Amino acid sequence: MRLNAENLSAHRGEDLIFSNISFNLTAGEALLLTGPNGSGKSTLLKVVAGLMRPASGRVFWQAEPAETGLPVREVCHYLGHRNAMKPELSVAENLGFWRAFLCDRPGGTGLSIGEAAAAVELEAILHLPFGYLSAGQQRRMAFAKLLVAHRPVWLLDEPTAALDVAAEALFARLIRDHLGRGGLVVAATHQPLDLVAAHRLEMKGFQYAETGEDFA
Ligand SMILES: Nc1ncnc2c1ncn2[C@@H]1O[C@H](COP(=O)(O)OP(=O)(O)OP(=O)(O)O)[C@@H](O)[C@H]1O
Repeated sequence: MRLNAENLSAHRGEDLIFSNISFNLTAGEALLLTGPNGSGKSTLLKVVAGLMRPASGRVFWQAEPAETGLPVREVCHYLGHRNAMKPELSVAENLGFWRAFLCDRPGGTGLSIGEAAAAVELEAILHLPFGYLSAGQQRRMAFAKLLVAHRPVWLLDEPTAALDVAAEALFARLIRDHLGRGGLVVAATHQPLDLVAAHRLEMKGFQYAETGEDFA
């Protein structure tokens, strides 16, 4: 399995946000996007997820023959700043929707709704409307969405925003578990996420971005 990005550049309105970004990730590898506010981390994740068209370059996925050539959006989970849950539906209904909507990709099996909620240590509040949950609880449940359907690629935008220290550690463990099963992760984050071996890409903002020393 391989996620390739070649010479990506992207505009927002008239502004060039970044150019010439390339990376290759294989099974079990993570790429951490760092950089100041507004430097283009979310934009890059949206381009990789297929939510925004790059101004140039391409992103593609290579895997088993049947999967090669699939757009990345078909093989990824995208966790954006927003949690993508309906506040008036219960947590169980929200997770049930995503489980039925996404379905598993070959190579793995999603958890049941109860198992996913237990994995983020919130199984006792599945019945509550999502809108009643605290900001940190909402973020944890949004993360549980990644567990109910198998996707080899996780694209995470500030996954630990609004989380307490214990939940940060929990997310880091779930991300490590995903990598340990051969998954791939691209995460924009201001926290180190405790991923020692992760590649790093430092976004610099307008006009350019450059790779860290440990990633070529
Ligand atoms: N719809 C838009 N139209 C014009 N400019 C935009 C739009 N959305 C974002 N931008 C600009 O694009 C730049 C990159 O934004 P982006 O959200 O990718 O940064 P980021 O590195 O993720 O920031 P943060 O750390 O604050 O989340 C910013 O200067 C932002 O103001």
